[in-house]
Amino acid sequence: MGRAALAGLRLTWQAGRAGTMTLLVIAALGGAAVPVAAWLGKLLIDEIARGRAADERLALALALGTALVGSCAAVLTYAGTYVGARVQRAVNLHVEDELNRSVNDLVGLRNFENPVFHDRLRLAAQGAQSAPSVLTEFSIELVRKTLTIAGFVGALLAVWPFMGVLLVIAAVPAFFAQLAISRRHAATVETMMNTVRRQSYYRSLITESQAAKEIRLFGLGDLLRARSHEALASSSGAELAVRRRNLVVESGFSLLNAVVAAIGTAVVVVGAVRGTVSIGDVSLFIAAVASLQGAFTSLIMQFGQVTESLKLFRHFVDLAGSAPDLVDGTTEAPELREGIELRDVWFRYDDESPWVLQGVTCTIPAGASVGLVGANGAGKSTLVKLLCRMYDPVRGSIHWDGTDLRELSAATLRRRTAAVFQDFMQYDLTAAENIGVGDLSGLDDRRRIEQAAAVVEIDEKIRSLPQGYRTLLSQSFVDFAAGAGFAGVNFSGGQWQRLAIARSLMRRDADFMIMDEPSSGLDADAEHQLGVTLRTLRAGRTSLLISHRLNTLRDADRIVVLAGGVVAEQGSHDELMTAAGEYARLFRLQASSYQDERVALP
Ligand SMILES: Nc1ncnc2c1ncn2[C@@H]1O[C@H](COP(=O)(O)OP(=O)(O)OP(=O)(O)O)[C@@H](O)[C@H]1O
Repeated sequence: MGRAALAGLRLTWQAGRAGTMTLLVIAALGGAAVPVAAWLGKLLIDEIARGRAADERLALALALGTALVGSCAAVLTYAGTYVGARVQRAVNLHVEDELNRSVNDLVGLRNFENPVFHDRLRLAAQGAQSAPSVLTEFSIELVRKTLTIAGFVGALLAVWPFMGVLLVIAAVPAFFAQLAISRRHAATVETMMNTVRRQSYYRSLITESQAAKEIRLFGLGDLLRARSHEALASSSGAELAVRRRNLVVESGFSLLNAVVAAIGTAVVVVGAVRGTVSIGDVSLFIAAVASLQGAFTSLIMQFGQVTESLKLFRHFVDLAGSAPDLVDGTTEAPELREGIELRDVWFRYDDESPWVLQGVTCTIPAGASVGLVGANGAGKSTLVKLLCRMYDPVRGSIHWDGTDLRELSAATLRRRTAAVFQDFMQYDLTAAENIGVGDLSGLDDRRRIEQAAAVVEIDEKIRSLPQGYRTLLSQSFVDFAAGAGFAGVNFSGGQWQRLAIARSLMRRDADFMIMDEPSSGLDADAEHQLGVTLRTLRAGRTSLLISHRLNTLRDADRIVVLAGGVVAEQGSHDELMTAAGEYARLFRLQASSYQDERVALP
């Protein structure tokens, strides 16, 4: 917890140095103001109690002083709240940025495909948002209450010193009980995070457009509503159980405080009746007991909050300082001259999962176009992830011009690669940005973007949009460029696919081009045209094309057939057809479904 506390304080300090200092000063002044006001009050009462012998001007000055100090304390409280909000804002900005940086720094995909990581990420965000402010508030409260306590201890010592012992005795068990409660609460938050995320998922399914069609068609609304309700009831039920225990424990300690305060009051009242204690001392004593009990309770509760937040904040500290999921190489990926070689590559997603690749050995020669064929689940997309170094092979290795991918810096390797993934992204960005993000150096280069769009024949469609290339492609956000209230425009599946291809074409000079099912959503004309375009683009360039439509791979220099986790066959289309193996069977099967006597043979 010490490491997390230090990290939290450092983070607050880095985010808002001036604000934190101001808060501490405000807290010190505010803390001192309370006992000063009480002492002035006591002097005032004692002066009034002197009756006719009282000094009228002194009493007036004391009354004014009490009021002034009291109002200063109130203003300081408001000022503290405002400065606190400023510090909190600075911390939030800093934390959000740090969290995003930590996630961006992950080289591979393993964490993103692991639910435990997503739980931790949410816990880290929660801890990082709350811990720095809770820690700051606690530090401030500590300053404020220490001054308050110091200011009132004198009053207790002067009137009935044993009261101090009673107050401390009552505070010790409250402290440990609060500590236990806080730890339990933090543990509940951790345990429930998966359920909380599930509930968010069900709610997003219900509210967002992506699933709206199926939910209506299949009548899933009530099912999802019930599941969302169940998840929420479960997580909030666990939270409530912790609160119930809190209630019992905190009520018990409030009672104990009341008994202690009653004993103290009884003692000083008896003293006042016997004339050994002045009326001013009685009022000061009662104020001191209330303030000290308030200070102890507040510090104990805040310490509990600190304990809880720090437990969650540990996830943030661990995440920010965690070892990378893949150790990045240091060698810059050179221009590809010889080719990419897979040497006995074995891969599975984790130790419990079955092997996806079981010794794949093949070569993608530089300048050659290679087609990859295989049944659903054969491991084609997995192979693409390994080639982009999103994962490392469990056994075996992949070589870029003879250098193991593990030795290459992933960023430079990826800069030399252009890819259209099977599950490509549809960004809620403008049409130009949807293409331009394919190469950040060309994000503002409209000419390059338009050229890429023209190759996949989406240029004209984009120009016809209300704001042309500046049109927002989204139905979730308002397109402010078009005017308030204008929703963005949505594209059809095939149009989105063309955009994804155009995005990859922003890297026309990349050494290695990967296309994973680039034409699956295209209409017949577009597919034909894309085939022609890809043939031109791939000519003389290193490329890997994955497709279930075998006719699009026909002219590849080499076709690799993946089956059972290994390369089952490889060769040119003619060689594979002559070999009459699996590829030939699949090709004939597909061709037969197109046979029609009205189609003229070439
Ligand atoms: N992130 C993952 N975690 C665990 N298993 C996975 C993951 N991604 C894929 N798999 C499994 O790996 C196997 C290969 O999947 P992959 O997506 O590579 O197949 P594919 O050949 O591209 O299939 P398709 O032709 O259907 O696109 C499948 O059995 C799949 O369930």
